[in-house]
Amino acid sequence: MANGSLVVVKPKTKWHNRKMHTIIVTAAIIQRAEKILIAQRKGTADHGLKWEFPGGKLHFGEDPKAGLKREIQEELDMEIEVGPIFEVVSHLYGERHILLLCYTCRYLGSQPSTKDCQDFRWVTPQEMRDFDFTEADLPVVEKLQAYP
Ligand SMILES: Nc1nc2c([nH]c(=O)n2[C@H]2C[C@H](O)[C@@H](COP(=O)(O)OP(=O)(O)OP(=O)(O)O)O2)c(=O)[nH]1
Repeated sequence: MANGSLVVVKPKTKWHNRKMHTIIVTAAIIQRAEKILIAQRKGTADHGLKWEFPGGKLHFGEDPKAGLKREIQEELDMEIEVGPIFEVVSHLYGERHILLLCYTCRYLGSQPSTKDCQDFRWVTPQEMRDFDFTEADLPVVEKLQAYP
């Protein structure tokens, strides 16, 4: 503002480009004995048929842990208890910025089903190398494999 006139501040950096925005995604690391539950994305989804940690996009204003419980119900028809954060990954897919919040989750005993995913498997971290994961998940897979 100068001399009572309105100063319009024009975006100077690419961060203000309307096409570029951040999507917050929550994902569950659900452990049962030595194995972790991974899910395969549907062929029609973006990153179709890639493997991932089950979860999905956080809704506006939603609590991340509540959002993750909702996503696991929608995707696998399964109840979990969401625990502490395991890893946060910031990843760019071209102009899409994903902030991936991976939570350690407790398996409560119900069997998962392929409600909104192609497939699922219980695998050890070492077995994860045989699956084609989304790029954003690679640091998470590495961190899991580094555990003794
Ligand atoms: N759930 C999940 N999404 C991941 C992972 N890694 C990764 O890059 N993503 C990406 C893929 C998608 O672009 C995005 C999640 O979107 P989504 O399609 O699963 O979310 P959603 O279930 O809410 O989908 P929708 O309602 O928009 O159909 O995050 C991961 O480990 N888990």
